[in-house]
Amino acid sequence: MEEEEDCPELIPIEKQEQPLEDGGGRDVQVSCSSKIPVTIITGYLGAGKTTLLNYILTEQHNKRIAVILNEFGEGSALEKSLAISQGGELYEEWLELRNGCLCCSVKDNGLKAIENLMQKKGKFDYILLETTGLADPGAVASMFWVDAELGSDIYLDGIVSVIDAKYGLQQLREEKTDGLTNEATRQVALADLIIINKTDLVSEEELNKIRTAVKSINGLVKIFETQRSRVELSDVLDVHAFDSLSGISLQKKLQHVQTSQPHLDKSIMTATFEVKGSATEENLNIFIQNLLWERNVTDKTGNAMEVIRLKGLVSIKDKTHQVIVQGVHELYDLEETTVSWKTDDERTNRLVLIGKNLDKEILKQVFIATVTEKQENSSCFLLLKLVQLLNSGITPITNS
Ligand SMILES: Nc1nc2c(ncn2[C@@H]2O[C@H](COP(=O)(O)OP(=O)(O)OP(=O)(O)O)[C@@H](O)[C@H]2O)c(=O)[nH]1
Ligand SMILES: [Zn+2]
Repeated sequence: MEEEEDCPELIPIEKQEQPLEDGGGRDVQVSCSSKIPVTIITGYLGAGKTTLLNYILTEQHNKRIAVILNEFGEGSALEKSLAISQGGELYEEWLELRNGCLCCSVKDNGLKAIENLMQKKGKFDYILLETTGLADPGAVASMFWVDAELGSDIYLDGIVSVIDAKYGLQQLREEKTDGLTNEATRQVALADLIIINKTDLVSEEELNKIRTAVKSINGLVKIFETQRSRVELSDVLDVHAFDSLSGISLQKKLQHVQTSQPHLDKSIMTATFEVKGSATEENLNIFIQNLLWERNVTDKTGNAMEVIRLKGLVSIKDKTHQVIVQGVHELYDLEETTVSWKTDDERTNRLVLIGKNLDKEILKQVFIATVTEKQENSSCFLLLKLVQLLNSGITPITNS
């Protein structure tokens, strides 16, 4: 049998090879109908991710759910277990990823594996992906996002982060020797939803502390408190955290976000600002790229601002509808929503940023300086003319 070097092969587990419940979906080829949502389930080691997965799978009966578990297998190779639930039945398959590292394995091969699986088994209604406790969900999220641009039939619905009520605070406080942000904090920063699990193990006071810490990192996130990860499925599935379907609710949500005080040392926090008026798309791109790519926006002490997550609603000149901005690490995109601006007066830009060294006043000033519509800058125009003249070989006459 020929194998493609870079594509993980799915190997069905013998004992699981019993016929699927009828319904005839098995041999259905992937059709190009609606896209399949992916929910990323992240959270520190032992927080209750698998418990959440199992809970969803047993609760859920009308969806065909594919589950991908990222776990470290024997040796350095990473193994991924994949189970499909149909009518409550669990099917498991293993896909082995050969090159060890989670991020690049997932990036290079994960999607291919999912697509292969869909071709074999027909389309799923939903994909749940549990990352390892030490993963940076941003890398996993990016993969679906990038692919969405390539027109894949999968889209990122949301990132759920499970936190251990008892050990969560300690995990958030853990200092890394290299001075980088610890994994637990990154997982909170990137989450759309947080589940503080194992509330049975803590007092109300302890619960308050972890809740406050979470909010100080991520002012946008919705928090649920659970035992055995039991949440309303409608709260965690089909939340549309990344697309314009969340446009209306996002507007309301953004309005209530406040700039937080960094809670745990000088760690990650949420900053938000609003600037009235419209932006030109080109300048908005420059602003975002300076922040995410060039990293040349600094705080008062000269430290570069580091943005992990970015969400916003902006008004772009010549666009009648509100535009949603989404960013995860270096990736970002702009998408027009179905909500239109009613009057010019109403036009405004509101951004929420989660990251390090953020200063909302500086961000706001930089935004005003680079993004908002300005009159034609006459000195710039003159300079440009001068350059053109010089380039064309004509020496301009000067007075001195
Ligand atoms: N007391 C208590 N224990 C829980 C609760 N939820 C899960 N557990 C237990 O916590 C342990 C870890 O749960 P998992 O769901 O495996 O956690 P996980 O995040 O998937 O763990 P890893 O994949 O190893 O990172 C298990 O022994 C669960 O039974 C809860 O609400 N209360
Ligand atoms: Zn697990």
